[in-house]
Amino acid sequence: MLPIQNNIGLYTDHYELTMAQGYFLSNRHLKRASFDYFFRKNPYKGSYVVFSGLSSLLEMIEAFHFSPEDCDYLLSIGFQSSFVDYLRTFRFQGNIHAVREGELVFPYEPTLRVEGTILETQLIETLLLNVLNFESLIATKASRIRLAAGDRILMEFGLRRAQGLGGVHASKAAVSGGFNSTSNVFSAYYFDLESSGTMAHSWIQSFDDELEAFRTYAKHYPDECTLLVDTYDTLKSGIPNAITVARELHQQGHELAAVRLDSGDLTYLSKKARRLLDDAGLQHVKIVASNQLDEIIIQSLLSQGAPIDIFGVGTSLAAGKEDAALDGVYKLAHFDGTPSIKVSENIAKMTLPGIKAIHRFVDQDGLFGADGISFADEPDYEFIHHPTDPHKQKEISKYTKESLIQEAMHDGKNILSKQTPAEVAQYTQKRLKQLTEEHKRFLNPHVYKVGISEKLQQNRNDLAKQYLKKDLF
Ligand SMILES: Nc1ncnc2c1ncn2[C@@H]1O[C@H](COP(=O)(O)OP(=O)(O)OP(=O)(O)O)[C@@H](O)[C@H]1O
Ligand SMILES: O=P(O)(O)OC[C@H]1O[C@H](OP(=O)(O)OP(=O)(O)O)[C@H](O)[C@@H]1O
Ligand SMILES: O=C(O)c1cccnc1
Repeated sequence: MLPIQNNIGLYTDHYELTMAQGYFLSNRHLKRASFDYFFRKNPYKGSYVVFSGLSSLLEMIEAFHFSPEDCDYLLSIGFQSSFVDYLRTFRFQGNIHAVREGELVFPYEPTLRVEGTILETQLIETLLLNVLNFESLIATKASRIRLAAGDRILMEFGLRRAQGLGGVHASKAAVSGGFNSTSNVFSAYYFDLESSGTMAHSWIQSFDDELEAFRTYAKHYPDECTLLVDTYDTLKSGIPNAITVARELHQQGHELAAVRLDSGDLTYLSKKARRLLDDAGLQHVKIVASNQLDEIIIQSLLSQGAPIDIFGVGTSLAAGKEDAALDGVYKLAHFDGTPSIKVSENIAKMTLPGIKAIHRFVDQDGLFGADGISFADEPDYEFIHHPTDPHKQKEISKYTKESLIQEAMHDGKNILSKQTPAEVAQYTQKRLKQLTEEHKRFLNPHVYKVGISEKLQQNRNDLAKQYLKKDLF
C-alpha cells in the first residue's frame, strides 16, 4: 500500500488546485487540452534517459480521487464549496499516449502526452512529474551501472540512504534499469521484485569471535550463506574463517555461496581473496563487493582485473548521485483546438506546439540512427531539422521508421498489459544494445540526434513570430 493512497487527491501542488478552481468558476474547465512531458538535460553527463514510472503513474492516476476527508480539508483551507463538490466525484477520464516503459529517450522528446479537459490534465501535473522524473532518474543510473558491470549480478542496497520514502520507487526503478534484486523488502513485495541480502557487521560484532559468528549463520542458512569478511582483518581473519566454514559446510553437503568485501582496496583484496579461496578448492565461492560504488568505480575495478562476481550498490543509485533530479517538465501544447506554445528568448526553451509523435530511425543493423518529432497526423517526412540550428538537417529516408508513442490510458482506464520490472529491464537491455557505443561511454558521450519535421519547425516558428513579433532566426 502506497503511503499516500488514502489521500491521493492531495498529492499535488496548491497552485494546481487554485488553477483548477479558477477554470471551474470561469466555466472553462471542460475545454480540451493536451500537455507534453519532456526533459531538457540528460542526467549524469550521459546521452540518454531510461523512461520509467509509467506503470506507477497509470496506477496512481486511476486511483486519483478526493475522499470526503480531502474535501473537508480543501474547504478548511479556503476552497469554495461548489468546486469542492465537483471534486467529490472527480476521476481522471482523459487519454494518455506514451513511449514504452524502459524506452531510451532523449532531451526535448515529448515522451508522454496527456489529453483531456483542462481541469483534469492540470490536476495530475505534479503527481505525473513526481513519479516520472524520479523513476526515470534512478532507472537511468541503474542502466549505467549495468553497462559497467556487464553480466555480473547487481544487488540494490539503497533504502537506508534514499530520499525518505522515495526509496520505495527507487528500488523498483533500480530493477527496471537492470539490477537483479533489492534489499528493500517492501518494494519487493509491492512491485514483485526479487529481494536478497547478505549480513551486517553487527551480526559479527554480536558474537565473541568472527568464526563463531560465521558458523552460526551458516548453520541457519547453509545454502544461501554470504559471509561479510572485513569486520576485523579481511585477509588474516575474514577469509581464513570463511574458508573454515566453507569446508565444514561442504562436509555437511552444502556449499558456501559467497564472501562480501565492504572496505579497503577492492581490487587488491578481491585478487588476494580469490587466490586464497581457489587454493582451498573453493572456486565456486563468489566474491561480492560493496562500499560507495557507482558505475565509474565498477568500471575501474573491472579494468584493474578485480575478480568480483557480484556488486552491491546503495547510496549512489537510490539517491541518483551526482544528479539529485531529472528536470522533466509538463507543458501545454494544444488548447481548445489550437496548437499552443510557450515562447522564450532562449530558443532551446521554446516548447513544441501541437499533438505530436516521436519516430526512431533505425539502420539496417538495427542500430538507432536518430529520432524525429512531427505532428501525430503528419505523413512521412524525409528530413529532420535541428530544433535550434536552422542550417542543420539530416536525411532519414534510408532508415526504418519505428513509432514510439502508443496509447497507455483511454478514458481514464489503463489499457497497457501489466509488465513486471524484470520484463521492463529486458526491453531496456535490448534497446541499449541498439544504441551505439559512442552514446554509452561515460566520458563526454556523443550527443544523440533528435530533429523535428519541417512542418513542425514551420508551425513552431510561425507561432513564435506571432508572439515575439520578430523572426526566430
Ligand atoms: N581499487 C579501487 N579502485 C578504485 N576505487 C576503489 C578501489 N577500491 C575501493 N574503491 C572505492 O574507493 C572508495 C574508498 O573509500 P574509503 O577511503 O572511505 O575506504 P574505506 O575502505 O571505506 O575506508 P574505511 O577503512 O574508513 O572504511 C570507495 O568508494 C570504494 O568503492
Ligand atoms: O555503500 P553503499 O553503496 O551506500 O551501499 C550500502 C552500504 O550500506 C551498508 O553499510 P552500513 O555501514 O550502513 O552497514 P553495515 O554495518 O552493514 O556495514 C553496506 O555494508 C554497504 O556498505
Ligand atoms: O544485504 C546486504 O548486504 C545489505 C543490505 C543493505 C545495505 N547494505 C548491505
